[in-house]
Amino acid sequence: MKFISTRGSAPALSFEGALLAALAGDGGLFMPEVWPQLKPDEIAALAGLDYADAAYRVMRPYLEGDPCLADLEDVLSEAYEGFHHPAVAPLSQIGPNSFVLELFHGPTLAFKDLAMQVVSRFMNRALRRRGQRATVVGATSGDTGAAAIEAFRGLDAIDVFILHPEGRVSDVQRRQMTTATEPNIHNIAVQGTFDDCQAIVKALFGDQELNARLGLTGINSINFARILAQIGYYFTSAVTLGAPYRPVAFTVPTGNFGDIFAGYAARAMGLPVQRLVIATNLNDSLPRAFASGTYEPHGVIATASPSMDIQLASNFERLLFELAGRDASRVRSLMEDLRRQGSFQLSQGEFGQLREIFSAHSAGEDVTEMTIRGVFEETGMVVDPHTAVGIAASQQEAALGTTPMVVLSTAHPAKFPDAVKRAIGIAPAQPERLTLKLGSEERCTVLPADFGTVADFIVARAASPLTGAEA
Ligand SMILES: Cc1ncc(COP(=O)(O)O)c(C=O)c1O
Ligand SMILES: N[C@@H](CCOP(=O)(O)O)C(=O)O
Repeated sequence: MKFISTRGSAPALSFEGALLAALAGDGGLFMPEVWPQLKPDEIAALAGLDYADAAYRVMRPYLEGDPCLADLEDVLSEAYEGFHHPAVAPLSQIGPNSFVLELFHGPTLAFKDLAMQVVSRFMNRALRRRGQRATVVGATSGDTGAAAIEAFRGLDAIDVFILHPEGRVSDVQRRQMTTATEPNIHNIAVQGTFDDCQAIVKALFGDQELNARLGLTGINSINFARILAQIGYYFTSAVTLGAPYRPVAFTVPTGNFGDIFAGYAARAMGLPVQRLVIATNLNDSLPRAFASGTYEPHGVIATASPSMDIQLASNFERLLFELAGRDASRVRSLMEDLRRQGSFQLSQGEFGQLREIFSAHSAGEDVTEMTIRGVFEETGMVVDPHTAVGIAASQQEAALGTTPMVVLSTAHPAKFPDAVKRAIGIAPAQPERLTLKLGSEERCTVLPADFGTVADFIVARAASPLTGAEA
């Protein structure tokens, strides 16, 4: 399997190459050259498997012929052995035909752990194989950073630089990142928004000299390996609810469009997904695009679901590639419109296809709070504000007959105690694994949202990417 760029002018790479490069050399995102197919009997056979075994069967076709394939089994069993639920990603029922997929049983209590624990292990092994060091740069609105720091802390061959928007993540999220004591971990609080952080990270990749000098790699969902490791739970949850013999719908709290794109990938691989519902908070560039066919991100609005305070949904580019029939020149032209005029217009055909598979709804702050309260009163379950945005969106979706609706629960409520307390009057219990991990002394450097300043900071602190032998 080769991985090709959505913008068409970077060379195709193997899985390992795309894993370490993260972003394609032409600024595009890597995509598998074809979607591997799982036949109905192969999907049915996932029922009852351990999560790691099911994920192995879903991921394996993407790694055929790649050196990472030999690592896959061990990587998955190690990645999920530390999860705090035997099912890894269990389903709970919250209403007739309405389910919540709990993706917060990993070490940092957010869905990012399901992929980050896998990606860090693949990267570490690939670098060892190649005798190289690397510098991870990542942008976070709170959860990716914590998951990456947890997954990479203490690794000898990898320096990690995480950019978060200053004052725009919850206290728990910030402390999860800034109280790490390992010398390979560096936190930067950027005086701006998540979109600023992500733009700086992409610009770092675009600087060829810096990229080569530091051996840059990325752990955001712009890295296809992140998406790949997020496809598994769509299959396991759907099979539990009757797939491949019964279709399933998913509602996905959405920011950077990575998680829901993994749902699209599952569908493209043969999973009967009847509908994918995009749920956003007030940062509603995607629901607006669904109404008008024009994608026009505005400035980021701070909300009680800060991890989704994102306007520029990077992975939407992957979907555009699909909607455009994999025509990279069309993607380049839409991305150029976005860069020049701050918006682009989908064609009739692209818009029609989009609406055939997806719908999109946004939830305001009051609705989010009322949803946390409503779910608590009706079921006794305490959900976090991101999950509440998802549940609210699923309630706006037209009835889908007998098709079960699965809402992805992307974070544990203990990460957002203030928002939860405002809604239900009590703070969520803090799991022991969180309490034990939060140190007291915080290490973080505040920098302006300026590419040059951030690049200089990273250059000054990153170790040379060359090996001892090469140096
Ligand atoms: C808790 C939580 N929910 C939802 C999202 C949205 O996921 P995505 O960016 O993959 O759309 C994020 C981060 O992006 C998150 O941290
Ligand atoms: N919500 C994310 C933002 C980055 O998303 P990613 O999935 O592209 O890494 C966060 O919490 O950091």
